[in-house]
Amino acid sequence: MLTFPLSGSSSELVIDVLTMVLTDGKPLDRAYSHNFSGRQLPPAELARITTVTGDILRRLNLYCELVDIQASDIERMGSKLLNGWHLFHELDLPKMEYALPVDQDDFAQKLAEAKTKPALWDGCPEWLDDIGAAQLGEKWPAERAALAMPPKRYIRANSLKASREELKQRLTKELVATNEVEGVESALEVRSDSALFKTAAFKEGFFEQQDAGSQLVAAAVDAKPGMRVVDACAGAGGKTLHIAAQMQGKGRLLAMDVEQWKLDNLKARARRAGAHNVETRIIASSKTIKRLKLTADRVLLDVPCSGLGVLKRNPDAKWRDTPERLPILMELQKDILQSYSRMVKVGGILVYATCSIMPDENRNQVDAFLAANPHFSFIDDEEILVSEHGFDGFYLARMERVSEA
Ligand SMILES: C[S@@+](CC[C@H](N)C(=O)[O-])C[C@H]1O[C@@H](n2cnc3c(N)ncnc32)[C@H](O)[C@@H]1O
Repeated sequence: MLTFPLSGSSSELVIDVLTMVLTDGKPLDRAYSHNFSGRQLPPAELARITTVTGDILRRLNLYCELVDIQASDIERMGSKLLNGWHLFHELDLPKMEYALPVDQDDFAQKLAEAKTKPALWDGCPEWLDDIGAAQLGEKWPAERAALAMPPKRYIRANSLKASREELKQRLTKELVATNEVEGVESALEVRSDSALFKTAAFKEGFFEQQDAGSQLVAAAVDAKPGMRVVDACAGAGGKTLHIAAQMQGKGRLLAMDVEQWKLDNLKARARRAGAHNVETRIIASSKTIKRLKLTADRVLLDVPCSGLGVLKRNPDAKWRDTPERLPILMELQKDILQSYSRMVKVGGILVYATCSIMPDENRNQVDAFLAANPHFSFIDDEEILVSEHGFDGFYLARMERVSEA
């Protein structure tokens, strides 16, 4: 965490970001860009601000409890929260202009009580704790604790431009310190607080920011040069670009989504990455899928999901989401699996993936699909748990189409 307190102005910036997220309901990344744009903050200070903001959001209920405020009062009471955060981390208090004090005896008593409540200690809302316990049983407490930890920064070497070793050397010259990630051959962990997106290596497409767990998902697609591959829920293309690199620019890679603006982002990223075999297509109706029936060697379905595996990176979702969303998402996942699997040709491979750690979105969906579709056979699956690797949590399953129907 921090070794010295935030400045008064940085503390106020944290409060502004938190207010946007918790009062106005804005996603964290948008609140950051809104509050940071036009300011010339040094990268190290920016990193300290995002470290504190992220940590507060990961354990918001705990910090609010310790200083006896409601999250909805953040605009008025944010200075008290910031003071409490510094006390919790045994730092001197920040020098804010108008700051509400924290009663230290009261704080100490609440801290002792909080230590006896593991879900509160891990910053877990009650609804999520109930789902996690029901879905993961005895594995849940370790996952819950891991989701309260700060995420690491990972990048993927773009093999269309450079090997991981070449990228590492290039970044060292740009004063970015990295380590190779064991078990994920394309991944580097970034160890310095560098402004990654300002490096020449980024501008020239040598790497993409991508969690190491996400890199494992795209690696499982195992696309080969010359294949026909469909990434049917491509979004802004995190995994598409990785697949393009596997294909060495040869063959046809179709990136699809229901949101055009995401595909537009993808196109710009593909240009930077030198991924020339990527074509984008909006899914306007079920006809878009039907036309591709039995054509693809690989189909990746990185379906919309609860995102409960990536909460350490997107902690704001914990305070915006509700348990009612889960069954709606599961229905959509089931429909996408059933309908989009038609694009896989005989002998081709379907990869189903989520950034969730909940079996109902993962293995249970796959089992139900296989029971209803005997023309697909199960190859293997992998549960990337947050507590095991320190990566974000993901799930992937691979299935082969063995006959037309
Ligand atoms: C988990 S995200 C994909 C992330 C992306 N693959 C990546 O690696 O960056 C799921 C995507 O599915 C898209 N989506 C939602 N409903 C869909 C549908 N019915 N068909 C296809 N894509 C859909 C969303 O717009 C979103 O971009």
